[in-house]
Amino acid sequence: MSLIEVKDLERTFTVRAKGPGRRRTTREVRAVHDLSFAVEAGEMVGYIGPNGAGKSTTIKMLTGILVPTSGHLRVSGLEPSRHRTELARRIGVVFGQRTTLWWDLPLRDSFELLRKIYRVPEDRHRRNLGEYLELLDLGDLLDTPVRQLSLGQRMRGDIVAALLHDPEILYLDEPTIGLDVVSKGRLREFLRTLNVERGTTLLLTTHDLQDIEALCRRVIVIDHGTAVFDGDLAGLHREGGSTRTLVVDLVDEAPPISVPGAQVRRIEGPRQWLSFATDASAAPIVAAVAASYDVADLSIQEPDIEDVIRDLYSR
Ligand SMILES: Nc1ncnc2c1ncn2[C@@H]1O[C@H](COP(=O)(O)OP(=O)(O)OP(=O)(O)O)[C@@H](O)[C@H]1O
Repeated sequence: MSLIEVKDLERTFTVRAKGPGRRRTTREVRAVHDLSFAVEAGEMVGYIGPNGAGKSTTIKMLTGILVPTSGHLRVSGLEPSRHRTELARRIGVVFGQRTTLWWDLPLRDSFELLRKIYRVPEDRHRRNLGEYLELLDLGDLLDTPVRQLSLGQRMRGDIVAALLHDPEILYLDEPTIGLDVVSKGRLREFLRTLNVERGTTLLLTTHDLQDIEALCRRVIVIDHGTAVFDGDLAGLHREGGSTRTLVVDLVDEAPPISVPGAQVRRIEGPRQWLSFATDASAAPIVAAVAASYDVADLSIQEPDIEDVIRDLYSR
């Protein structure tokens, strides 16, 4: 049994629309369609897709907020919409765009309320709180009301709140949205530690592909409600036909470089751009170029994941 099992999942919404004249009609929106995937305990999975692809609808079904129209769905062996309370003890949810903390209360009181709601024994609560406050550098802010926290501080507070009851799974919806580069880095580091040290399973939706590159070994790409890719980042690059680039600065301008395994894509004065397969080694290509040409400098550009994803979305 997988920790998360999704099979042939469907969710449609009936939307009222104005018909011709004053007539009211209805229209079916298929938010999630024929969706299947499984997530094992301890995985860190990026769940990505363009706006309106069905990501939030999926997360809402996984947390039990929304009932699927049809299909099979189990989280931690439970049917989410039927066992919402029981499931709530095993999952944590963090939304980048809204807080689950009490706006006017100091962080300390929010955490205490959550302890009572989830019935976490006091010693476990104290241990978890101490550890997370230190890891997320929040100790000095415990008595600050949430409304006075910066976005980055509030986000870290939300993450602590989602973890105090030791969930097996943490769903994160755009966790780094609006954060500066340092805060993003710190948050990613924390999530990696959480996954490695506690084995917490992470399912992350984000439009920031650097989150994915920094955190996720596996990516599920969803479009029009269905998975169009499920695999690792290297596979995603292969699927998108992406290439790596060797940038060669020659001492003098020259005709296009000719070496096995690489093709010249662009020439500007003495600089030439050669592309080669993502899964090929750069070493023999670099050696062949250096052996036959007068080279001033060399560098390698990795494929841009944004290009790969854009290509997948537009198919
Ligand atoms: N309650 C609802 N009633 C009607 N249609 C809905 C409802 N919720 C979502 N939809 C529709 O379902 C589709 C999927 O929406 P969803 O919010 O799951 O996408 P998303 O991938 O999370 O998008 P975004 O990246 O913009 O958050 C969209 O066409 C949306 O308009």
